[in-house]
Amino acid sequence: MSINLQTPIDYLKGVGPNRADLLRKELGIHTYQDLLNLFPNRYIDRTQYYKINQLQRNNADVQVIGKIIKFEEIAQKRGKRLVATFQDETGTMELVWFRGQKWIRESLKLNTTYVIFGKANWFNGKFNMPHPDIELQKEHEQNLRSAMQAIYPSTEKLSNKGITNRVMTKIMQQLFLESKRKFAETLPDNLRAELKLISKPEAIFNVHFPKTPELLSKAQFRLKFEELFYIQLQLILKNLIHKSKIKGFPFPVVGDYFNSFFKDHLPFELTNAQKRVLKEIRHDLGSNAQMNRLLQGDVGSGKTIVALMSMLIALDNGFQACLMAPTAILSAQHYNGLLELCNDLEISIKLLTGSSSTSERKIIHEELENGKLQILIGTHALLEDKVKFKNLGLAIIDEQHRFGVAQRSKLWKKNTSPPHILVMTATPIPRTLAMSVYGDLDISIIDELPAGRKAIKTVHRYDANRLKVFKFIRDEIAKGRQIYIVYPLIQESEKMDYKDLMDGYASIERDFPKPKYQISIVHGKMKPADKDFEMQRFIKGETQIMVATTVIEVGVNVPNASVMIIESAERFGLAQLHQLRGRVGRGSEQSYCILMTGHKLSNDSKTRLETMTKTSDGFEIAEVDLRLRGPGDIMGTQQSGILNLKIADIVKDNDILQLARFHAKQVLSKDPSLAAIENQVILNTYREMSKYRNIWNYIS
Ligand SMILES: Nc1ncnc2c1ncn2[C@@H]1O[C@H](COP(=O)(O)OP(=O)(O)OP(=O)(O)O)[C@@H](O)[C@H]1O
Repeated sequence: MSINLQTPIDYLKGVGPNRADLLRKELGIHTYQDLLNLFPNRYIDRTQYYKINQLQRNNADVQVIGKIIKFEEIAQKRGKRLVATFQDETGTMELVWFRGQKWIRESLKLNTTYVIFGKANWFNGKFNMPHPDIELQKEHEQNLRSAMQAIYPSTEKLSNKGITNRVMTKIMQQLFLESKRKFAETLPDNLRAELKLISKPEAIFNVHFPKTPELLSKAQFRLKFEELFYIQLQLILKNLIHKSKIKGFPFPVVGDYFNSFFKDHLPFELTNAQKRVLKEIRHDLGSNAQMNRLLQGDVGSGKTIVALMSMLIALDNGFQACLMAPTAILSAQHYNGLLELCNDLEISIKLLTGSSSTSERKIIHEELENGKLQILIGTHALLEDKVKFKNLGLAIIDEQHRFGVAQRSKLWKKNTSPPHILVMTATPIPRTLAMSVYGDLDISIIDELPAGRKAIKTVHRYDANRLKVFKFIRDEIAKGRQIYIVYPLIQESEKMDYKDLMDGYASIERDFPKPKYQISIVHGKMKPADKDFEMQRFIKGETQIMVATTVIEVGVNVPNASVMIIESAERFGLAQLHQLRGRVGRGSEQSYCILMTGHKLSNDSKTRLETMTKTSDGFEIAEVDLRLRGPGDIMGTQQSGILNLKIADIVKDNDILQLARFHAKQVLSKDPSLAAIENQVILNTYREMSKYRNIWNYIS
């Protein structure tokens, strides 16, 4: 019989109340299961020993054989520290304890051979090792089960609180002893046989106590596969359940609005990618299921027209549609853009933002409820309770990152049945991450830019070359082009940044004097109406230079703007730089992006700048970004749960992820309710995991 892995950690012999508390608080380990899932973050060879004269500063994971020749208690600010002089035939070093001195002093003997293990620090002209793992040499040799010793995360940090790596290893050994290694299998035999995966008990043992490097890598592979398999299974199941349970409004008709727009109003030929995506959307809208689709398209790839044409299908079927954007500027831009595109189509479109007046709101509320208003565009003001639709059929969300899952579901409740949802994002999400985080959404990708676009020339220039850059700006303005100059405005240092922006603005005004040059400025501290006014002046071409903060980051569309200057470019993340660059190159003219920095640059900044000058492929940039920052940062806190992966690594284990997704899909396509005998293992494991929410508690 297998043991109950939900037993609280306090019951494990050798843990005790203090350690149990530490394990809970510091490592989130509450149960035997949690402990088993504390996977080592590295392994070291415990048959290799250093001599004291071979030590290097800050040598982590060193082992030395020697004897304690002296103990000393040294008074310090608070209490005392115990220092032992440790000697081998090549020299001496110190072992230091800041707590537990009495017990340590009593349990260690002078002139007896020990093996010490830990991190060697260089301090006051000597090497020392604080809170070492220490064993009698004889015991060490007996205990040595394999050359590879697991090193657990955080034990270095916790060693002064009594949880050294040795303690952790002992606790783990005890767990294996008590459980007699009888862990239930969690993957079906047929899948294991097909993929040559070792059994669960073998995998779990070898990941903690690897017998050979080969077994270790087999164990890691099996456990990573399992972790990713169940996450994918969960996401795909959610999607299947969603599709079968939640009925969407079928939009069977493609009628006059769509057709007359397509025939008479389309200002350009759609790209093949736009056509393909529209087909996917039309297919969803025509089926009985509720659409839940993510539309990914690189900056400037033409998502807006796809959004509009999808809304026209809703209108053709007698439903209302809405489009929600993250900022007032963007909402206004969408609004003006759609008004222009729908020019004489006789569609009623209105804009609702935080700054809409009470009287405007009143009309909007009324017309929404009586169905007169067909398309509503706006910011999160759309989510207010007072905003009630007569029959909302399609909700489009631009830039999902800024809204998050909770808001997505709020839109759902705007109708008796949930409307179809289309989430648009211009921030390319690496495929791996999209698959893991948005597995519950179907994904469409516009992976082609409209014809005739010229690649944006991107260069990196040091501040010292500013005069040359200004000359370049003058030349471009003389050709009739417009320029963006963007300053960072990052929360923590807002005051400083604001000053930089204003100083920058003043110096640009000096170099580009009126009346020859007209300059707009837009930043977050301005009133929405003022921002809008300045934006409009730039859009209309009344000003040639737009000095701004990142408020213009997403979506702003001024095709005549051909130069993007980014000040202090080293302070921006890659995704942001890519977004900002996407504000130019939207027309047919050659466009440029100039990244300005000082000379002092960190390695990460250099990589970011090099990536930007080398490529304009949003997906490639996103992959580099993912490597530099890790997934949590990229997705923001809402989705950071993906970091809860216990053993797999979303970046490095991409191949295993693909494999896991393929098999999860295959299992569910043959047996969606997991009723087959061979899938009972999956069903039970899945239920067990959902019950204790241990690997996917990140899913909302
Ligand atoms: N098929 C096409 N042919 C030519 N121009 C197009 C095509 N599709 C879109 N455009 C134009 O390309 C520009 C960018 O389109 P749009 O604003 O929809 O991009 P986007 O995908 O929303 O990008 P971003 O996320 O950067 O705003 C617009 O000026 C639009 O009119």
